[in-house]
Amino acid sequence: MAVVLDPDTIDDRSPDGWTREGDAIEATYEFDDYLAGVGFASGVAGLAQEAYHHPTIEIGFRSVTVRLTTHDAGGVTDADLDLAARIDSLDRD
Ligand SMILES: C[C@H](O)[C@H](O)[C@H]1CNC2=NC(N)=NC(=O)C2=N1
Repeated sequence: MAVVLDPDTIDDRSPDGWTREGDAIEATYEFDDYLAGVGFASGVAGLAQEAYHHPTIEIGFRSVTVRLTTHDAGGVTDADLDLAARIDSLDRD
């Protein structure tokens, strides 16, 4: 079973722009237009399926919010932090 990390570890290891929200970490990315956000969300989904670790993805008019938690463990684990780093490295242009 994955280990739920303590708040300080989560805060230290979360990529810039990601914040702890309850039992999850979350980031919102801004885009110039809706379809750019949809394309980014699609990239997130691809990384998620590759990792077999799945975030909640909210697609807005010109923003995408990604929320990660490990359901099986009931909190934020290494899997969330690892995937957040990969998501943050996606090209957003
Ligand atoms: C059986 C279990 O649901 C799977 O191993 C994966 C699927 N994707 C997942 N995604 C997330 N966010 N948390 C999980 O615990 C998780 N478990």
